[in-house]
Amino acid sequence: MEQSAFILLVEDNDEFRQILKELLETSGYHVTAAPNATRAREALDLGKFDMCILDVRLPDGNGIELMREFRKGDPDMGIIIMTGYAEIDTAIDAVRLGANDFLKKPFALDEMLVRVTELMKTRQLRKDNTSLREQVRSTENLTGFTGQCAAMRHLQETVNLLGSSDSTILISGESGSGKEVLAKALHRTGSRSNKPLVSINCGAIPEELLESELFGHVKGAFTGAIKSRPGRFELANGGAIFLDEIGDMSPKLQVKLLRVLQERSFEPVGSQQSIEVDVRVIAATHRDLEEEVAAGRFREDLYYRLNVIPLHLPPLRERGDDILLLVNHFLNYFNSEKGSNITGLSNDAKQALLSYEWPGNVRELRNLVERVCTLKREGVVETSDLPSRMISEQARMAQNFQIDINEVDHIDLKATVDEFENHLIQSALERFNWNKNRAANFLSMNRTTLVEKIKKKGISQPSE
Ligand SMILES: Nc1ncnc2c1ncn2[C@@H]1O[C@H](COP(=O)(O)OP(=O)(O)OP(=O)(O)O)[C@@H](O)[C@H]1O
Repeated sequence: MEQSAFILLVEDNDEFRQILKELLETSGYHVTAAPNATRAREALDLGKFDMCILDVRLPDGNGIELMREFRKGDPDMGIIIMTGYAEIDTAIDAVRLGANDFLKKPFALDEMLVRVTELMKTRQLRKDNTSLREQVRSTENLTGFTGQCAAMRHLQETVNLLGSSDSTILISGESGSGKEVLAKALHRTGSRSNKPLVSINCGAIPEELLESELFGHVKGAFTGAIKSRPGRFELANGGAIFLDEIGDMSPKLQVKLLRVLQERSFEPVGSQQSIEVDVRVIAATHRDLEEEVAAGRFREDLYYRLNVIPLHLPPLRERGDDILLLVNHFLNYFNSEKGSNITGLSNDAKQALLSYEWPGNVRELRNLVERVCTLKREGVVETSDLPSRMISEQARMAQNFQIDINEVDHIDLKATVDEFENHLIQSALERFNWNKNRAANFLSMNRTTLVEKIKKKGISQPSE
């Protein structure tokens, strides 16, 4: 089976899209998922796909139309159409118009895997692995590794240098700094890229459950274990496993993991029988593992086994202008996803973002851009569009409009007064915990006028 194949999955239902994506990825396919026609076109502009699995009803278009468009651009791409139960005629039409196969919803997940595998086999898709790697890199821009500062360039070079190496990697970096993105980049350039990268967050799962998630269990191993189930290590066999938040792993599981690293074998929960696996380990942590070792919370032998090649992701606040680069990257992405038209940032907003601490790192920045695209929809991002925690003391002073009349050539009175008004409304809302009645009282206006202004100005409550 050709498992290094690239699949574009177009489905608007978030939950269903995620389930299908995970299923295909666990089976070794590289999947780019798009919630609508616009994102699907964007993905196709960035790279070539072996196959497209396409829902007929999309929020911004029709899957059949999209299929015809894709076919024109790439006659070799395999296409499977997903249709609703009542749309059998549509499915037949789709095949007549060029789809290779169709799936009638609801369908069993196994059924989809069988169809995908069969289609891959019959079409003998994806012959040239070299060009394939290049395509991964170009599609990577959708979710990928954006950064130009010295530290990020150095990391990118290291990833390239590591090339097809199989070594164990330990990634450190604060939460949200991109450890998983880096792990995926390492996997894609590694020699196992045609096999799955299975991820698990060791900090998010209670110990007993984590043991069974990692190593699997046999039937009857514990209450509720009604049948045997393989663990992530077994699923990752031949490929790699990404162990996120490894510093949170309990001492008991640290011992079991050490054994996998040393002997490449383990026993599923409730079993005496060892299973041998060949899995590359990429681990990550936001903790200082040396400190954890010194404090006796992390095994020293395991630390040395993991720390074969240490890679560190600097926090976002130390990446200088990369902050603005990432803003642009996410603006492109979310403008296209949400149909908004945010064109950039005012100088003050740029300054505010450059001097902000970013405790949530790239994830926090991504969330901010998503929120602005959702709520503001168009125009330039001003400081009044930013959550108050992001506005530095300096920007706050500027916002207080302490303008030195002798220092400026001219003043755009309307724009300045508008900004002052934005600032006063936002501050009043914050002071009264977004209680509009009290804020309106304070500003000596009626509530309806305040609500209208909030809407018109696109002022929004920051999410914590
Ligand atoms: N260099 C980058 N370029 C583009 N997007 C990035 C980059 N780094 C991180 N992101 C995005 O930021 C978000 C957080 O990244 P990721 O999950 O990799 O962080 P993490 O360090 O693994 O976080 P945690 O420790 O909380 O698991 C993701 O949406 C990811 O796509």
